Amino acid sequence: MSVKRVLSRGLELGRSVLQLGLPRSAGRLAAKLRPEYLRGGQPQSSLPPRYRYYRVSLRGLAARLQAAGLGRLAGGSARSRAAFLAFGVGLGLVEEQLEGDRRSAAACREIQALFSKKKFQTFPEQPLVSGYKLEDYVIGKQIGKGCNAAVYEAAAPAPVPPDQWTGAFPLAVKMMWNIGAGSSSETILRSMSQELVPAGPQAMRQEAGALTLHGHFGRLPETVSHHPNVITVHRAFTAEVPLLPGAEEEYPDVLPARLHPRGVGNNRTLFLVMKNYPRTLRHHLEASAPSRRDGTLMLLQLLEGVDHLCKQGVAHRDLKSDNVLLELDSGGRPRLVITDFGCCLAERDRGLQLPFSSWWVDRGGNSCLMAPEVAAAVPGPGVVIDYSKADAWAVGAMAYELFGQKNPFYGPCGLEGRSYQEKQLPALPSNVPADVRLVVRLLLRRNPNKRPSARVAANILHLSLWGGRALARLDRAAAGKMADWLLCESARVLLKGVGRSRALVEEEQRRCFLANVDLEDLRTAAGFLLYGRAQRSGLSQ
Ligand SMILES: Nc1ncnc2c1ncn2[C@@H]1O[C@H](COP(=O)(O)OP(=O)(O)OP(=O)(O)O)[C@@H](O)[C@H]1O
Repeated sequence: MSVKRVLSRGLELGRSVLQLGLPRSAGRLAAKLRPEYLRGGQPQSSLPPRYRYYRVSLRGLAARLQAAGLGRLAGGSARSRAAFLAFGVGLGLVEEQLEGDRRSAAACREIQALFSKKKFQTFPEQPLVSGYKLEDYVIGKQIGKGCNAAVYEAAAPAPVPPDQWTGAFPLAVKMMWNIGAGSSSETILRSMSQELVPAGPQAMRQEAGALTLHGHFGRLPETVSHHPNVITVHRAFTAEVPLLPGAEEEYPDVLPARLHPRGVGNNRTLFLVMKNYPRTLRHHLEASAPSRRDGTLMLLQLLEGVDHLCKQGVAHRDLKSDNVLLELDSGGRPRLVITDFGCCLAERDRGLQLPFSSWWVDRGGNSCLMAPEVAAAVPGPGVVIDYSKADAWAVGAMAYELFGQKNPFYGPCGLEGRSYQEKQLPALPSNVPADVRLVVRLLLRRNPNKRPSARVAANILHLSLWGGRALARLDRAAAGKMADWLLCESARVLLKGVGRSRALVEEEQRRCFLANVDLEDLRTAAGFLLYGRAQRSGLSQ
């Protein structure tokens, strides 16, 4: 297929998307691109860079859709679209089902491939070029403290003496407290390797004479790829423990003896450098109750983050509002990142299965938010705990906090993950969207086999948030609309999000959805949504 034809299809697709409510900027884009295409030339150098990107992206999208047998979408009749694009969604398509399934699954794969290829923008915008030693940073005041570390604001300045630094502190340095891990880099890294799970590809440098990972450390720690809802550790290195502001007053016991007579800490420890976020989710929720839209978006982001971890074989096991950091996007919507991987399960060989042979085996951090299958497990020979849905359960419990309620699993009279009954769960307020209440109820199912995965739960929210009129009637007649909608979402996300220095939270989430779109998961999500809506309409009759 010629480039011209592909571009033509791309533009047609773009126009059909315009009819479905793309902003004026996309109209201007189409107008810019059209004459260019007609001239049949390469992108003009006068074309603004973001338009050039659009052109390329649309061409890529059109080519991929064509490859998936979806090229007729833009120009075809409604009937042929339905035949090509029947996504099924549990709608009882019979003779077309198998063929439709095959094509639909292929289409999902194509969309997924397209969106997972274009990586999310990573922080920092100006990548750190050095920063592998403590002296590269100016350390400011303490911004947080947990049971295992103190966290300080920091900057990686141009060569200015630290005491003359007057700039901002865009980074956060987490100094681990090292009590039993010895003072060699190798043992420190081995005993704190979970902290390295969110380390980016450049986080650790292999240098002669300095910290080596590929050499004596042996096994590389399991790391996860970048995701907008998971913290990225930009640098990780070991260094001698310094006397930082507040150390003597706040954590004297964990300092090395050379710094404090009471200290029992080791001389050297692990430092992690991250972006400095303005607050934790807990602080944010204490300051104000989020709107229902923000609450829903936050729930969605936690599920997207957890799904990403799950797919990479990691269970966080310590989810709580203190371990989620928050910033606002340029539109004022909260963006969340999951942080603090100190309790996570990240075993290359075993995935999310943990042999639970004795009470000595560590089941994770936050005992209040331990899923039933973890909390109620009894150790013994051959016993294995499956963590694949444990974090999703914890997100279900946190959802109460996102909507201004007390977490039902907290406090002396709170429910216990080990023993609660589903009917004991308090109802979320009626102003919480009904589909969200459904998701929370499903996430808190005791039986993990009946609980949706984080992916499916996120998909329910995506369908509910962005599905709009196309999904208002999830019946047979809507099958084509569903498919059209997925493709239009693809074009819409391509057109809308690009060109900004950083996408808005909603755009990021839509991109996450498309980067993970899978027929089976989508069907399951739609099934749950149908079930919930049918139940509600049954109740209201
Ligand atoms: N990147 C960051 N930006 C801003 N503040 C941060 C950052 N990382 C951590 N903090 C702050 O520091 C606190 C402690 O960090 P963290 O939870 O990672 O430490 P910890 O000792 O491992 O915690 P825990 O007690 O849960 O094991 C956080 O609750 C938060 O207030």
